[in-house]
Amino acid sequence: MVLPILPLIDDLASWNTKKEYASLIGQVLLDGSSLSNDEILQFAKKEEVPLVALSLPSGKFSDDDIIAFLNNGVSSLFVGTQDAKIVDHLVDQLNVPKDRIVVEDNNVFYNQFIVKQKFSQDKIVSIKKLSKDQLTKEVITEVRTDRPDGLFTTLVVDQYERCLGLVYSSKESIAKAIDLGRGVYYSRSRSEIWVKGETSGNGQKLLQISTDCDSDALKFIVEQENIGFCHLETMSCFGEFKHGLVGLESLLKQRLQDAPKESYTRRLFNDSALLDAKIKEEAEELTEAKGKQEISWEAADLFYFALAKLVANNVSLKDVENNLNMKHLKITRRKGDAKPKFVAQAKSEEEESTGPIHLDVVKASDKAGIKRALSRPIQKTSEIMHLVNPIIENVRDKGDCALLEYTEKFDGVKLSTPVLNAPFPEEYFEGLTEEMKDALDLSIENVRKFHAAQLPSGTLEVETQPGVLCSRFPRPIEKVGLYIPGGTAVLPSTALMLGVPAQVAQCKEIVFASPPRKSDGKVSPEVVYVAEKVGASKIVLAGGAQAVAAMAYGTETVPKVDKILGPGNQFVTAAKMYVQNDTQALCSIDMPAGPSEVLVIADEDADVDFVASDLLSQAEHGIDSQVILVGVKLSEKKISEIQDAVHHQAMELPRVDIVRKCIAHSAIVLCDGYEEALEMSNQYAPEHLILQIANANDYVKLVDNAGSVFVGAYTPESCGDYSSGTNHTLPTYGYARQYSGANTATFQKYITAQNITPEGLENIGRAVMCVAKKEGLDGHRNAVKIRMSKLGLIPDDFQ
Ligand SMILES: NC(=O)c1ccc[n+]([C@@H]2O[C@H](COP(=O)([O-])OP(=O)(O)OC[C@H]3O[C@@H](n4cnc5c(N)ncnc54)[C@H](O)[C@@H]3O)[C@@H](O)[C@H]2O)c1
Ligand SMILES: N[C@H](CO)Cc1c[nH]c[nH+]1
Ligand SMILES: [Zn+2]
Repeated sequence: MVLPILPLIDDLASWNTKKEYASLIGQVLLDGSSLSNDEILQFAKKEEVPLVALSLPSGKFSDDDIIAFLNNGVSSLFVGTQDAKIVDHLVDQLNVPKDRIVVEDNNVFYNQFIVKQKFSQDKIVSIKKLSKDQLTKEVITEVRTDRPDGLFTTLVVDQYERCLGLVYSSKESIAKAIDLGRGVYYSRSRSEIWVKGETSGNGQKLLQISTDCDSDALKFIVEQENIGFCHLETMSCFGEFKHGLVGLESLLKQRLQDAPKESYTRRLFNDSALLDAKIKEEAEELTEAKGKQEISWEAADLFYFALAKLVANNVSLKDVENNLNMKHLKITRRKGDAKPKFVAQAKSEEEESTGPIHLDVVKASDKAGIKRALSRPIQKTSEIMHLVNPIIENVRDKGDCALLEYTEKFDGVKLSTPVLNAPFPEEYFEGLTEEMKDALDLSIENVRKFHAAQLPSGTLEVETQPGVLCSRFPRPIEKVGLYIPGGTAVLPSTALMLGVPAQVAQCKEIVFASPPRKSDGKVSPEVVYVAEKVGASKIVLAGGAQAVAAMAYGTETVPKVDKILGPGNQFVTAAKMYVQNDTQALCSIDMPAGPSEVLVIADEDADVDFVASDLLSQAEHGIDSQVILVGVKLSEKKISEIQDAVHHQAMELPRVDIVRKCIAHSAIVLCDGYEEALEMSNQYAPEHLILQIANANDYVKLVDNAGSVFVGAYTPESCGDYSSGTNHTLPTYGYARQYSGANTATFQKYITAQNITPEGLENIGRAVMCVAKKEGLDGHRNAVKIRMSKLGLIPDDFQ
């Protein structure tokens, strides 16, 4: 930025009448000898001028005054050469950086703070004298062109310095732009001055004009109005600014206008207490986050809610940037210690991470307490959508290239191809033990037996009326994409839970997708072993939303599938939701399968160690998991024994930190009878229900909502996770009310058929015609009438 002229503010009244155009220069020099301390401070804080310099008359201001000016937005101090001692004092005593001091030498001011390093005295013009004409003259004198048409290349950017487009200016258009304070250029196609927005309505408020380093291009900083800058009705000539913080800010501003009443964003805008609570929650989660992915994730959440607060209060990101700039200019800063209450909190959190692992206890009669205890930790799918959408769109549009880029970004692995084709190379099985093969084989066989038994025995046929034969028969879904999670834990068990039923259902193509390992870019040999066993054609070496998008839309190497199945983290779930709703993808999904959960019903005779181990087996899945113990007539002693067992077993687990966080939002619910306990469970609709009660089998008939049930003391949930034969891909978050877990039918669709004889047509034809007539669909009616007439089943004049 090279600045042609520096307005000297020696009179605030003149500034107020001229600031519309005087501020276009983007810098001012406050005259320290004419202005009072208050006037200087008010100006620097409130007027939105990027560079505010101050001339220091000798002896007028104390050291404290000078520090206050520099801390409140004054960017540089102009001092005369005769005041060399002042320079030393400022640098040595007040710690003012040298590059913020502008020194005069023979009528030229030198400094490195502004880009132009020399600034001649005659370019400093009193605001009282500065006219629009003079300003125009200065800009035109400063800018150069080597174009034959004499026009000046002009870059147009918005207030966040994002490029809107490239245009041209003439001397006249510059004069008009300064005169109107609007974006005005020269149209080469129409050979005339072009007041932007005059016909389109997409005008611009002009905020600042500057030139580049060698003065052969202008930059106009503008505030773009309405749709955008480009004649194609996009924000810029290079497309929309969808992403980043500024993109999110515009989206939230839009939502403030049009978000539906029942939407989450509207709730946030209307409920400031909720918004503040979310900001605190996200700030806390950011403090706990570890590693690049988690920290960026939590920081993104915090930015989102902070932006929502800005938008709700009509504060712009630009205001925040201005504030940051001002703070950056401060020469004395706060010591930076945290407030005492946060220091205390941090300590007690440390104590919490080593203290007893304890479940809250709540009585069934305490309705409010039960509501609290049984509500799952919040899922953030809607918030994740804005992170996931660009990933999906990029993979859809750019295929393998985008897929490989995301794998490098999120999984830290640079691959040359995203797909491993069957037969899978030997080296991918390295490290697989015989014991592991046997374990996987046993599990695969049990899952196969149970899922093969689910195949329908043949075509279902029903003669609804004599001569009307209806039938229904299954067909496999041709191509299925199976997502095998691999972020925090490798799950070959999920590979077999999805792969085996797909094979049993005879899907024609089975494609696996799983994130590659950071260490060598491969997937675990156990997953490859299962892929081979179930006849998968490919393994897509990718995870997250990008893997889902690749399978939904297809890429150069990944085949497009008809259905995507499998659990995953929130990115995976959000991406599955997206592609399911996109008719262009033509892809269905299995179910919303989120963080694992279990509800155990136990009575006084239950083994406390068994109960505790079942709760912990699901608690170790993730910090979002939830485990609930519903106790039937439990004594105080029994409750305390269970709490002890939970604590002691948990402390021995390698994932104790995860368990501790899960238990913090889990609970023991106390009921007075078995029926009441089952009612409680049906209301919660758990992914897994374990019955550790006397005569457990007798109570299965009372189960209305659950993903999978584990009956009796010797049926731990882990057996269902791996080897018993039932499927472990199950609905969570209460979706067991309406969804089944994965099963053979999940990989099939049903087709119905009917075969009608003349006798059948006689039996139902009149009914069809009657209802079609009522619906005003005469074509439907005719299709029956023509046939019945030819068969002589209705008179020729039948109406
Ligand atoms: N309900 C069920 O049936 C069931 C079964 C097994 C597992 N699960 C659940 O599945 C989940 C598995 O999650 P996971 O994380 O371990 O593995 P994952 O494979 O689902 O996710 C890992 C991928 O997430 C993506 N990712 C990570 N950070 C990202 C970011 N900041 N932006 C965009 N993408 C990012 C990366 O691409 C990475 O490959 C767990 O919550 C587990 O409880 C559920
Ligand atoms: N319990 C999980 C489903 O909620 C599945 C699983 C895989 N490995 C271990 N457990
Ligand atoms: Zn499990």
